[in-house]
Amino acid sequence: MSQHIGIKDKQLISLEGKVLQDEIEGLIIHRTPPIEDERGEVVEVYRPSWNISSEPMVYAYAATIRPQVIKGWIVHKLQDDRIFVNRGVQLWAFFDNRENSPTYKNFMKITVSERNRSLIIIPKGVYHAVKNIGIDEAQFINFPTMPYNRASPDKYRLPVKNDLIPFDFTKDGQ
Ligand SMILES: Cc1cn([C@H]2C[C@H](O)[C@@H](COP(=O)(O)OP(=O)(O)O[C@H]3O[C@@H](C)C(=O)[C@@H](O)[C@H]3O)O2)c(=O)[nH]c1=O
Repeated sequence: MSQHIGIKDKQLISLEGKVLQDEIEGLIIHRTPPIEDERGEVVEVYRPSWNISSEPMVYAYAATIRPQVIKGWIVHKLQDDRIFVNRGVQLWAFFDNRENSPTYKNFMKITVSERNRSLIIIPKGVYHAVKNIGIDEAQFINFPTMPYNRASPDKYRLPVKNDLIPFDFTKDGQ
């Protein structure tokens, strides 16, 4: 047998079929399967009975990302984001920067597309960024827990490459 047999994979998926990676407390990925018929599809975006957010719906906006563009890193101090990934292939990355969190400094990433549309709950204090790794414009709809404050946005940014978050989008999402 050749000496170059490669490195054996470690376990990548839990026995229940969940991707094994660090978790971030309060960050929820709720998959919402489309209901398709010969005319098209319907996908539920938010339902209080999912019990994934106790805050009321107060505001919503849609945002698009052009192919290969990265938005973020962004963190909010006051609002939680509730992001429904609607179109395109999006690589979302998260970093827990809450010193009092049991998952402080944990990093997570997920790829979301129309094959597995999701509502993502991103707690305040968790940095997030998204790269459109598809070839078409991507879209998400955000239902943040507070309306956008035009006079003083609750939005703090770090450059894509920074000393705090150990993730390089140029290596992922090729
Ligand atoms: C979020 C938002 C922005 N704007 C304006 C402000 C600015 O002129 C323009 C673009 O806004 P921003 O630069 O904040 O948007 P952007 O950097 O594209 O932020 C987006 O990135 C992802 C990762 C997020 O987490 C969201 O915050 C989402 O807004 O739209 C509104 O008028 N209302 C809004 O609710």
